[in-house]
Amino acid sequence: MVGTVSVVHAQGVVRVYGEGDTAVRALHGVDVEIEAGQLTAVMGPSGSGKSTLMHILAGLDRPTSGSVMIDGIEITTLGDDALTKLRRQHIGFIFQFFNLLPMLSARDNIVLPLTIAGEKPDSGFFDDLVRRVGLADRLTHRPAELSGGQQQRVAIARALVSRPTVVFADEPTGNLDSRTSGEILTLMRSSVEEYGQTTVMVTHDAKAAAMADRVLYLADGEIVKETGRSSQHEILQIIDTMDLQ
Ligand SMILES: Nc1ncnc2c1ncn2[C@@H]1O[C@H](COP(=O)(O)OP(=O)(O)OP(=O)(O)O)[C@@H](O)[C@H]1O
Repeated sequence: MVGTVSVVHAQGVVRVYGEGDTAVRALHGVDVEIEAGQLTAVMGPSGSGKSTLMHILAGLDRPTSGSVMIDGIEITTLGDDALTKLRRQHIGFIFQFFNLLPMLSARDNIVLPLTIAGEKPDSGFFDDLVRRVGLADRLTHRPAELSGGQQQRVAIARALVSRPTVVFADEPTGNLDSRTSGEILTLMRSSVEEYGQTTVMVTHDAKAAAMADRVLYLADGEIVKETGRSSQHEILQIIDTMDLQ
């Protein structure tokens, strides 16, 4: 497509779990490109391979065969140390259950990816980020002293603080009530608009997918449909028509 740059490029991705009679073929040869500056949603029924695909695109798991390039680097052949370094430099993660460190303050959780890399946050960017995510007056609190929505805001700030090539979010609103989910989705959308943050979000929720620029539909380990920006109603219709419940 003219005018777009792909930052993640996967080709022929196959993932088989186990061996012999009990082997499960979770991905059947997926080709996908993730475009810079876009929010891409991945939808599909339970067991369709969404988490497997996300983990492989993010370098958390290796495909049985196929190629994955992040920012022009083939990651499937990297050794463990090089892969860890690449994840640190290029990838941010947001999980359903926040995955914050309980003993650290919100501030220390947010800057953790930089601390591990031996770097310091750019103070202008850090201040802007915590203001945008609405945590400026919560930075000394530990996760247990924060609401679920606030904890996910900390996790979003942690994912964004290193300005990664791509943020992967696995069901980021799956553990939140609908009002808080709406706030978190708005925040993720604004990180795409304002920081140009390339983001891939796995979700079951058509409302979440309606925030995306592009929606990929997975079924039985294959991408079976792709749409551009779509309303919640349009997404629900596709899920219904294609029997992707
Ligand atoms: N570690 C594993 N060992 C064996 N099979 C696995 C493993 N992880 C996933 N699978 C299988 O691979 C398939 C895809 O699973 P995956 O978790 O990627 O689906 P999903 O679309 O993310 O599902 P959900 O929406 O329920 O999280 C499923 O059949 C699942 O049972």
